Amino acid sequence: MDEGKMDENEWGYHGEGNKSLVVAHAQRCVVLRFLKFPPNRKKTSEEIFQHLQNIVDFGKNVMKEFLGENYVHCGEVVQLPLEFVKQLCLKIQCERPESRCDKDLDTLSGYALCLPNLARLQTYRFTEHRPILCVEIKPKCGFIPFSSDVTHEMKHKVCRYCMHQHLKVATGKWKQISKYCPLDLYSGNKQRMYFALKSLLQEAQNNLKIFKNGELIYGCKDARSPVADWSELARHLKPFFFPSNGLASGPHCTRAVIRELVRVITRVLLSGSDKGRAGALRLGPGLRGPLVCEASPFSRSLRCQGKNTPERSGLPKGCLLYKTLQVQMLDLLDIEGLYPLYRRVERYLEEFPEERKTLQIDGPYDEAFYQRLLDLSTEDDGTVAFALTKVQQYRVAMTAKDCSIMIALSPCLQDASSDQRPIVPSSRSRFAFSVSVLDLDLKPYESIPHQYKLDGKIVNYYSKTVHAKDAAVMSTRFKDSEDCTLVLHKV
Ligand SMILES: O=P(O)(O)O[C@@H]1[C@@H](OP(=O)(O)O)[C@H](OP(=O)(O)O)[C@H](O)[C@H](OP(=O)(O)O)[C@H]1OP(=O)(O)O
Ligand SMILES: Nc1ncnc2c1ncn2[C@@H]1O[C@H](COP(=O)(O)OP(=O)(O)OP(=O)(O)O)[C@@H](O)[C@H]1O
Repeated sequence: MDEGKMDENEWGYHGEGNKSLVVAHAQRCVVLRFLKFPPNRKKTSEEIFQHLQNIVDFGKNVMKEFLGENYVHCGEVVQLPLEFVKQLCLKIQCERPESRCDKDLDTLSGYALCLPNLARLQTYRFTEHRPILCVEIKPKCGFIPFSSDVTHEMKHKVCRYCMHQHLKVATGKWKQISKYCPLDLYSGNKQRMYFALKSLLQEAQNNLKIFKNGELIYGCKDARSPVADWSELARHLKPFFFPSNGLASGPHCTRAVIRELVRVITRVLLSGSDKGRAGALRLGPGLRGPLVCEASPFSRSLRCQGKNTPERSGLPKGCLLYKTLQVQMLDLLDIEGLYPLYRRVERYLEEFPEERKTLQIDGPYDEAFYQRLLDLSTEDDGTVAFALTKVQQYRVAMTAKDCSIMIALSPCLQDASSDQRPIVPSSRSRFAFSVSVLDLDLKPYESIPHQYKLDGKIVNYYSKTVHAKDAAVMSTRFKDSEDCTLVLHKV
């Protein structure tokens, strides 16, 4: 990229989260990722450069090690002309969802990250103008805490995502409770994964987006977004899954297309060819909470029928979901066990503020930082060193609980030889695919007190409000007989 010759007209709004905004190049397969800040909290250019460089270093030295070379794209920090950034900011403003406009794009530093556009990632060695379908999933935390420091009994039964849903709906963030449960997606059991993916398609919230040729065709901006339209989605997807087939439109076609999509995504999620330095984290089978969340509609519906939920079939060790889950499980103590250790580090820093650098609280995220993360002991010897290791592991775990997985699918000819590209078949077509992970920014040390408070709020709200009304919720949730018939689908 020639940073000297930047033209805002070549870039378009692509998407944003809470902390960054992404624009994509119209022709080339790259994006620029800018930081966002609340209007009154501007940072210096030097701070922003350091923040972005930390993101790159953390990706290279930590996440690539844990998740594998092929899944992680670190990008590089680029310096852009300020006039270009200002014009770009003006150009895209009208496309930003209102709910995200509480923060402004950083137009003062001129720094951004330049990354491959994972929504258009070429699965072919040579750039070909083939259509690309991309599914982005933010799977969230896939396990129930196993720490003995957990005081709320409910946290041993119901996963954080399912509990949090109720608070989110109560506060108006989303309109309705999703049937998605991360434990189903991470189960490795095809039926449970199928149910999880279909639930994401029903209620995407910020956990699912679908792009066609880099354009968002399915997703939800906020609680005001219109209800998901599966027939419209099927219209987009039909040429991918039924290329030469005269499948008539209508509900039958919609169901067939959605089924194919979910099957292909399940297969891709279970695939794993990445070698990397996998297995750096060996969290033994003792470190596991329950494998089923009591609030998952899938397991509840089976229980209603007097059947047992199929547990984890076990995710294949090379797949990204398995590796992500391992990193999430670096949260060995749960926020309840971690918070007193955070306080210990805080007290130390109050006394010796100059030590913040030595403790690598704000980086550098180098090899030494990575090596310390591998110490999985939970025996507290009362030292600051122990507390610090657990705090850093917690931050890394929280990062893995909030990252997204991008799956890019590109149709290939029936007779094309695979020449090293991974291929996933569907009933009527075949796809070359790539899997990547994004949003791997290390969670800040300062967010720990917020996590502690939020955790209490989520559990208390769920326990008081929802669990008390459990019977009523059960009866409304399962009026829809689809939950039960789903189990009968062959996947
Ligand atoms: O706390 P959670 O689980 O609600 O996660 C936050 C996300 O909310 P979600 O529940 O996924 O809708 C939240 O996503 P949204 O802004 O709601 O799309 C952010 O990802 C936030 O991370 P950060 O503070 O921007 O680094 C996330 O905060 P962290 O907890 O990861 O710091
Ligand atoms: N390299 C990329 N290629 C294509 N799209 C991307 C890329 N990076 C980010 N995006 C898109 O931009 C959106 C916002 O990016 P990202 O999730 O990194 O933002 P964030 O503000 O850090 O998120 P969060 O709200 O979780 O803190 C993503 O959901 C994704 O759709």
